[in-house]
Amino acid sequence: MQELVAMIWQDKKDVLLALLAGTISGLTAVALFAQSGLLISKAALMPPFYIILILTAFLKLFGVTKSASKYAERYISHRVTFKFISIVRMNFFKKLLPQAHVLNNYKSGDLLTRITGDVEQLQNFFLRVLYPPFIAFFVFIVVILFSLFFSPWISLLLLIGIVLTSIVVPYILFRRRPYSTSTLEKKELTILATEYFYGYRDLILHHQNESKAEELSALYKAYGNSRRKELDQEQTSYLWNQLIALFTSFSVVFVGAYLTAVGQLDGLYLALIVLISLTVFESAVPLALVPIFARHTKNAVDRLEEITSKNESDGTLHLKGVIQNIQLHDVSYWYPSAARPALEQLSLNIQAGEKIAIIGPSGCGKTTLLQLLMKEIKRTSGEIYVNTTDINAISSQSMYAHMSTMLQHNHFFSGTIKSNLLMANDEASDEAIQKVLQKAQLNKNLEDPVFEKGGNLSGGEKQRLAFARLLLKDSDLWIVDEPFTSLDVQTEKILFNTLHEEAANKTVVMVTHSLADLDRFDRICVMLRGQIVECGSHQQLLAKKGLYCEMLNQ
Ligand SMILES: Nc1ncnc2c1ncn2[C@@H]1O[C@H](COP(=O)(O)OP(=O)(O)OP(=O)(O)O)[C@@H](O)[C@H]1O
Repeated sequence: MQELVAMIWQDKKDVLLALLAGTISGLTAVALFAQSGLLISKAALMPPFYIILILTAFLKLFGVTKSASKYAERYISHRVTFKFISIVRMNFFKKLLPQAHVLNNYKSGDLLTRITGDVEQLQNFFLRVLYPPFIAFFVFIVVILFSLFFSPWISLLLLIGIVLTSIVVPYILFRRRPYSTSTLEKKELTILATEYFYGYRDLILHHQNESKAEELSALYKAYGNSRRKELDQEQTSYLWNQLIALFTSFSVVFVGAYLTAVGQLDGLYLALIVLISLTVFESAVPLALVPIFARHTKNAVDRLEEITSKNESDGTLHLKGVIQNIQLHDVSYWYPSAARPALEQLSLNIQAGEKIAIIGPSGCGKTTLLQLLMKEIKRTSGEIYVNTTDINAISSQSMYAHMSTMLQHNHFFSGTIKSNLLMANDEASDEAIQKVLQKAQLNKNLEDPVFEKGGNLSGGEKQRLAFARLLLKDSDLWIVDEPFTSLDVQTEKILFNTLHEEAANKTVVMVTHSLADLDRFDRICVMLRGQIVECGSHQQLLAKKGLYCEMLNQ
């Protein structure tokens, strides 16, 4: 919450202006009605015409000031809110991006609710949590001091009414009625709805769509009920506020009339005082919802912090020159909440220009090893050096600038073939792009459309587009994870050839399940249960007659 206040305070000029405009608007609303009361009372006494004229002029003045200050208040306070929400978004995404891999641990529906709904929820923080109490406080102080001129009893009555409407009602209601669980239900609903739509085809194929739809509809009903309860609570709070305001005004009339009767108050001011008490509580109305919005804000902040608190600080050093070597010593990695390590005391030395193949049974930790090299995850223990510098001290951006990657699942954005390739090198000419498309055996035009996630491309086309992207980036370190698994044998062979030709001067670390042509690699590392159990050239491993031979013979 303190962080949010600091973000709002970055725009302090507008914040102070909004508070000033809000206070003027609240006070002139009270003054407008008070002046009307005075005018009515004075007019009944038939004063000279110029008195009526002056009072009417003041009435006009208050009316115009009220409208102008109200407009200014709305305009400036919304401007503060929009700036604030853009700062919140920027900060949130800044914290989120360096740990994009952590997002895999969240369900996509939940993530969507947090990124959109929770961030949006924070827009109420200034308008409905911070701002109304300040305005109400200033208006109440002035009105109570002003009413002291007429009678301390009237001031006391107003003070009691204000304390009841602004503190007792909202906070007693807030404490007595626990909040319903609509936020949690909304989260569950979004998760289930997203999964339902993503997995609709599989649900139909497995005859599960009806039961899932029923589950969805039950959750929807529960969410609707909770929201209804929350709205009821808001309305009850409003109602109590209005009742107390009316009761206070009624008491003011009663006490005012009594004081007038006993000669302690000039009857001329009775209407003025009653109208003041009727209007001053307008500033108390938004206070009824302050605890509710404060609670929503806190929930949203907690949920956003849950993601961003996992953020680990990135290194700051920049890699100079090419990557000469990468050394891993006794590196272990545990995924959060995993029962066993994905990598266990693994050591490997990668020299510039080497071509290394990583093979091993599914789940033995090959992809995890690549993720460590890409700085997508941080080792749990052990040491990793890049050119003698600890990888943790090097900035991720600097590491990415030195590597071209082709992973098992590559993302493509909605756009064109060209726009998806320019991501790798935004200065590439059309000729260069056409060349890499040819090398990748992808028969597509530059302006051919690509749907989100490459929805209009076959599995093999996606792999070839990813390969073209790798070739276009052309960095010194290539990290490749099972590159051509979706292609026919013929094309796979051609593309492996191209890869070896193009990577002649590069360092290549490739995970592969294909055991053909492994003799083209300088070294083959065989992994088993998170460890490298054999590592050497094809000939060396054949001579060893170990696991590698077993795998080849299977
Ligand atoms: N996000 C994750 N959270 C928890 N455990 C994970 C996560 N990702 C992978 N694992 C586990 O870590 C181990 C190593 O996974 P990894 O993906 O590195 O294996 P792999 O050798 O690349 O497998 P494959 O050949 O099937 O792609 C596996 O047991 C896997 O279940």
